[in-house]
Amino acid sequence: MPYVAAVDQGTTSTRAMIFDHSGRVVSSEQREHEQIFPQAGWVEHNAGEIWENTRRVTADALAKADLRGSDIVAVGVTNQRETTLVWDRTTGEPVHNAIVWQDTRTNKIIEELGALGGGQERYRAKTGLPLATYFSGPKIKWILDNVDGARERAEAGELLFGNMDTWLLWNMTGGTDGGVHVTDPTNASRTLLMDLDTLNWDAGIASDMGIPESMLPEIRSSSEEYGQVRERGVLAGVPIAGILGDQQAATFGQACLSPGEAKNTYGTGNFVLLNTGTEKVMSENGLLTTVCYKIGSNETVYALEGAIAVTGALVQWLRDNLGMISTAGEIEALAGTVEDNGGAYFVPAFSGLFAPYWRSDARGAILGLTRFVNKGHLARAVLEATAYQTREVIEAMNADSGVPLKSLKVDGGMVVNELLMQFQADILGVPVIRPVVSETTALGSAYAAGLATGFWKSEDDIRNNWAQDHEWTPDMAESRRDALYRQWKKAVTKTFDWVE
Ligand SMILES: Nc1ncnc2c1ncn2[C@@H]1O[C@H](COP(=O)(O)OP(=O)(O)O)[C@@H](O)[C@H]1O
Ligand SMILES: O=P(O)(O)OC[C@H](O)CO
Repeated sequence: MPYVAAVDQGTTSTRAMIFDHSGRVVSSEQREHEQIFPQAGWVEHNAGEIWENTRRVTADALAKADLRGSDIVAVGVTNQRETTLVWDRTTGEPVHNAIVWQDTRTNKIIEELGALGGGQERYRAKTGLPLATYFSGPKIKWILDNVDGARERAEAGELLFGNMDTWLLWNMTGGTDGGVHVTDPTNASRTLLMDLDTLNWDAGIASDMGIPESMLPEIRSSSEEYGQVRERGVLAGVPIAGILGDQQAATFGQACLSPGEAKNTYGTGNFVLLNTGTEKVMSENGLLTTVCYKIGSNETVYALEGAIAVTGALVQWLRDNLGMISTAGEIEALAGTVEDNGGAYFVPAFSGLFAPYWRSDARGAILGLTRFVNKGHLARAVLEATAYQTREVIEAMNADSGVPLKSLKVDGGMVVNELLMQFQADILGVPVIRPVVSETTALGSAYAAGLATGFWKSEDDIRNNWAQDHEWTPDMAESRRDALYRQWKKAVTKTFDWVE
């Protein structure tokens, strides 16, 4: 029986998954990679380690299901977006570690770009994004400005830029021996360098950032054959036929294929995406306008996105930096030892605040502490922070679209946490729905690859494969919901204006 494989290169780990025609997971393997924090506010990944992990999980996932490359008809790639790598096209060596989306080192570059003609408004209008440290373009500029000789080498055409999709595809298709240098519009729409209407690189912006266009990958669609796996590995000869940024992939995998449908993925951060169809809605409430997907030569589908930098990462912080829990899963039992947050609120503005605030001057804070507050309350405050931040971006989405969301489809690593899911439904006041396959990110990129190669015939196959696992319905008095949320909003304002 034929299958489709997906590589999901996430912020904390890399997964390989194999799906059958019904969208069921046949095999899955995962490896974490090192999170490198060279100084406060900086986050890096070793791109060589990520490529090595990709090869290993792919081989392991096949072996686990006793499959061979010849059983796989197509591969899809999905990735943490914005994370920026520059490498030498002749040696294949990165000139610097990958700079991760959460990294805030480009603060000064952002201010300088904002002071040029057009300022913030120019970027919003062209790219759908605010000028913020989150996105790739300024990270490329930082590398060219700070790595010895990088700018000269880039101008001589020796260096290539890519997000993790591009890096993996280049390596999978042969690397220095004919690797293809491509990306898709969902990833390109997160660079601050792509024109959202034409889906081409914007020459004026690239020039203002001092980025030679020869470094930039070709922008193809999200679903087409880009090349074949050339590596002498397990998937040699298999076409690579799907690329989607991970949040857009989850939207696709959740079958949010019609305007008005939305999903929320709970991983390192949270990302709510609302499909707005072929209409590009510009947010007036702090959301991003982004490409949702472009399937082959079909019209481009756009989305509104509420990107939240820190949700699951706060659970990791409690585990790794404070040692209060030894696994992420333990937080649920600890939070369950108390009835409520005991008055404590944790605003995890570790990378400033993303949507809907875009405040790079904010930093994290725990508020409302008294001698009453114990570990259980803090664990609860950590989980509640995810739910409050989600409500903030959904309120912004409701205001932008004019149509209140009636229910929320969820996925990602945190949605196994039942206490969080119930609290999310309570604080939103709408049902929260988890699908059977919660690995929707990998599934979405598998769908993109399988559609391009005829394994799946149409988007109806995707709709038909989606199935509900569990629904949480709101069970909290409105007065309590409002009181908790009001206090949260007050806590958020206390984190502003911290960085001098
Ligand atoms: N039971 C749990 N309760 C709360 N958070 C969890 C739980 N299990 C995992 N997490 C969090 O989920 C995140 C991992 O989710 P995942 O979707 O794999 O992330 P990513 O794609 O960003 O690498 C981690 O930040 C982890 O702290
Ligand atoms: O790897 P994730 O799931 O944390 O997703 C990261 C996002 O793509 C960042 O924009």
